[in-house]
Amino acid sequence: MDRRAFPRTDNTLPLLLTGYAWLPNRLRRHRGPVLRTRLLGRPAVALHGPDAVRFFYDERHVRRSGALPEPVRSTLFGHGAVHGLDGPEHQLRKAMFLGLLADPRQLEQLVARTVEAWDAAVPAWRERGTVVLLDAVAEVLAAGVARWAGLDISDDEVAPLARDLVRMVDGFATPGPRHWRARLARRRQERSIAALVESVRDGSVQLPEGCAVQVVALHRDADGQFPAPRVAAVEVLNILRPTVAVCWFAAFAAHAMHRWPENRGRLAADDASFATAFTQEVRRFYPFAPFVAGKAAGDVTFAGESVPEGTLVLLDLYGHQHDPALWEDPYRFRPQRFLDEPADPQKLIPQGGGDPATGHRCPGEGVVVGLLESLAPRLARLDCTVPDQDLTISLRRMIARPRSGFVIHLARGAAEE
Ligand code: HEM
Repeated sequence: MDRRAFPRTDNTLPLLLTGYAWLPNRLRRHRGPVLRTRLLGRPAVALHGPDAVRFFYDERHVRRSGALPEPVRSTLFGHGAVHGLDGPEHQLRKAMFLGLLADPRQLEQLVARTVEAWDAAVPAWRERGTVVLLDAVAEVLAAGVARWAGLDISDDEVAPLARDLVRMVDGFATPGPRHWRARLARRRQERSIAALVESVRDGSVQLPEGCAVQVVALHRDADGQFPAPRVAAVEVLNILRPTVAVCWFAAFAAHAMHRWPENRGRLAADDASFATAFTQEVRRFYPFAPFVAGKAAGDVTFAGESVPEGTLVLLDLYGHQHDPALWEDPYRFRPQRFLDEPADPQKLIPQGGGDPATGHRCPGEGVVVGLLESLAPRLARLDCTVPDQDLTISLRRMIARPRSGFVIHLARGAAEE
């Protein structure tokens, strides 16, 4: 085959059917650094490995504008989001996120708000007796992040908000009812937050100084103008939604404690360095983002192979986290690896690679790590039992999750600490 030729057969259906294994399997079978394929009718290349990470996160090679398909923009990220910006426009919007999320005081307050919500939720869980952890933790996270961000929401409003935010993540990469629920959830939340943005801008609503909603509502783009209220709402949701998505990692953390109970003991004993190592291993081991996508910025060359301008470029994340050339025994859950050697941000890339300040790497890694380090030990100390249930984590399902959502039984009236 001509080195620049792309196969005619479209791979969107195999991707949807195979899920996380699609790209790593194809890359394993493929010889050479650039796998050529076709997705949504467009020519695409898939790249893997540390050199590919460096290549992908260089704007001279890969840009984001126009790369994300409409179904992903209408569910997961929103139209006009930072994810699809390039150059100075991206830098300015990204600095707004980092100003909020990389500030240690903000992070401390977000974690404190979430722990408060956890402590308030546990007695209610005890009253109910049986709880689906993924959903219950989503509500804890929604209460924590919404109040930290400056949203004035009542206790009754927390569950519907959590449900909508979970739906946006759960339905982005699937056809059928989950996808339509995700679109509706996004529309509903964007409408209500856009109205709040307008009220903040015209001064009819006053929010606590410096809170996330105020910062985003009053942020101006490179042209000195406010983005449309709907776009500001998209960016508020780009803080709320992924923070609530940490509930997936909480369910995975519970899965790891159940499957390998020695972890539970060390977490319950409040060993802070172990909590960090466990958190990083949960992020490495369990499936979340399968890959990231951009578009070739021009006619570019990777490892001697040409990639024409506009080609869809995929960077393998899930496969990277399980590559035996990078990780010893990659399919073994072993927090100890991060005690032996602290996490190297260029090697551990479940939330993207490169530098968050200059590229598209996730600005929320500190939030994910901070929240899990605090919640995992609380989960380990929770006096509960795990009934028989289906804990299968199917790699075909995007986003993957323990099928049952991780059900626990709590004894009435027991104390945690
Ligand atoms: C729940 C776990 C999370 C996962 C698995 C995750 C994963 C990712 C990934 C894969 C990217 C794309 C990187 C790229 O395009 O190169 C990303 C970007 C982003 N994430 Fe996260 N993330 C998580 C949590 C968070 C949190 C907690 C926040 C904020 C509070 C956040 C905010 C963002 C934003 C704003 C971007 C866009 C960055 C840009 O385009 O420059 N994420 N995330």
